[in-house]
Amino acid sequence: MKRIAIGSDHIGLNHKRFLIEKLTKQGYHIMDMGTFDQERTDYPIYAHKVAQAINTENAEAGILICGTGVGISIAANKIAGIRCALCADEFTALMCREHNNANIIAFGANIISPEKALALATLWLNTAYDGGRHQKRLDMIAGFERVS
Ligand SMILES: O=C(CO)[C@H](O)[C@H](O)[C@H](O)COP(=O)(O)O
Repeated sequence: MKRIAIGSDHIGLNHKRFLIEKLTKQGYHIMDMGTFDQERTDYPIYAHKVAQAINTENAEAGILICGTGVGISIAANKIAGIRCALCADEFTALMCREHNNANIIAFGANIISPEKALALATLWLNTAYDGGRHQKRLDMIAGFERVS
């Protein structure tokens, strides 16, 4: 069973609840890192919590949602070891796993429906990293984590 950490801000809350319900029914173990109510909050908090769950190996994959998906993916990508891909279409969801080995997928709740987010997350979770020539590029990106 795959363990997934999921987090959102107040704008992404309904999408998060929908994804938790549906992915749990698909057999995934979901770790809900918040937010838990509609009160206005700050998306970097949840990017950090989900990234930590991955970096400590408590989770094998992560899902993040804010209004556009932009802020929360920017925040996640500041954290060493994280490759977060903001997706709104199937091709990107596929390729961000095959070529980029994204360990977090991000969505914009104001951009795509909960159903679309579920379809993209399911595709992404069921796609494998290709490795090969792509690993050199991921190693180059990881090298940037030591650059100021
Ligand atoms: O999209 C977002 C960041 O990229 C956030 O979800 C919010 O929508 C955005 O920051 C606006 O936040 P507000 O305090 O609810 O106006």
